[in-house]
Amino acid sequence: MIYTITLNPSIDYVMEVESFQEGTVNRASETRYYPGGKGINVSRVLKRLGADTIALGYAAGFTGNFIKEKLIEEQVAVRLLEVDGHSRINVKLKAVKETEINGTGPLVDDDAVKRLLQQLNHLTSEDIVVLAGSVPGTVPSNIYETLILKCQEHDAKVVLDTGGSTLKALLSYKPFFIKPNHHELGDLFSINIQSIDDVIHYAGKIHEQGVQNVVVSMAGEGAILYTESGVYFAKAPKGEVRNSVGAGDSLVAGFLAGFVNSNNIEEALRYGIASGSATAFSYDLCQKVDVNHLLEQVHLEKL
Ligand SMILES: Nc1ncnc2c1ncn2[C@@H]1O[C@H](COP(=O)(O)OP(=O)(O)OP(=O)(O)O)[C@@H](O)[C@H]1O
Ligand SMILES: O=P(O)(O)OC[C@@]1(O)O[C@H](CO)[C@@H](O)[C@@H]1O
Repeated sequence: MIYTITLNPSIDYVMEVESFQEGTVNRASETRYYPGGKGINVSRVLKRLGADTIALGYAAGFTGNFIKEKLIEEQVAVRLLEVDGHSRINVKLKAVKETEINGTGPLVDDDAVKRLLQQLNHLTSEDIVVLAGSVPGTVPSNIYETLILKCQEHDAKVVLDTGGSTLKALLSYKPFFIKPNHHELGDLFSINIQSIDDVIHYAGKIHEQGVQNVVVSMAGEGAILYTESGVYFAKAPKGEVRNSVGAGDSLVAGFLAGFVNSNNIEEALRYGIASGSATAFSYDLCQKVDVNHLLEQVHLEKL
């Protein structure tokens, strides 16, 4: 089973505005709503790709109900715990440039953390747990450490998709798989990534610290995988980009679905890239048919 944990799920409210102007009334030409948050996106894509997944985390209020209802409609197994307040609404403004305003979230107290830990009591070494997204300010700041230790107590594999100081502090726990983008990789070392050689060099440093699979995504350029059997470059297919929100989460989901199906890390990377790009070319997250279609256009190069 692949569990995802989203501490701060959202409704992603996409607003398309022909030409956005600050300080005045803008009218949207189109609006769309989706259940969001990084782990939720990973579960939605896993389900579409036919992998077994359960979405864990917190939901609150009418926005939380919307998130749960949409997941149930899509037949994603959902075990979000109820907390007080309201799940956040994240605004994704699409004008000439894309701007995101992510909301705050509900209060998650120590009791809510205990309840989440209890849900992990039955993990086994067959399970994978994806910890994805930012840690909201209301949550104890060591929650990812606590969750990772719980997973490791049960020998479950840990996947981390978060950035900044949170990711940096967690590398010493040697997760099975991380997926920073090239900016996040640079942030980890307080440098600016300028080239593929830089990506390989710094991904290598993380791998040396014991992270088994380091995938560094580079949007339309594809991704680098640094793993035990070597370093791979996967070029992303070309297409018309409709939405980049969730492309990284789709890469994570595709990678895991590919890994679970084939137990082959190269296949996992190809499937991940096809999934990321299929989402970038869709309004919502990718569908399996589009992923399979793009798969033949993803070529790996061993460097
Ligand atoms: N413009 C694009 N053209 C083709 N594929 C893309 C494009 N943008 C993203 N992708 C696909 O999605 C993958 C992940 O993209 P990206 O590096 O932007 O992740 P991210 O920064 O984590 O994304 P996000 O935070 O928006 O979900 C890429 O490796 C690629 O396969
Ligand atoms: O605020 P966080 O947790 O860092 O990111 C949340 C978010 O931007 O990430 C997803 C895309 O990756 C969206 O569905 C969601 O709105």
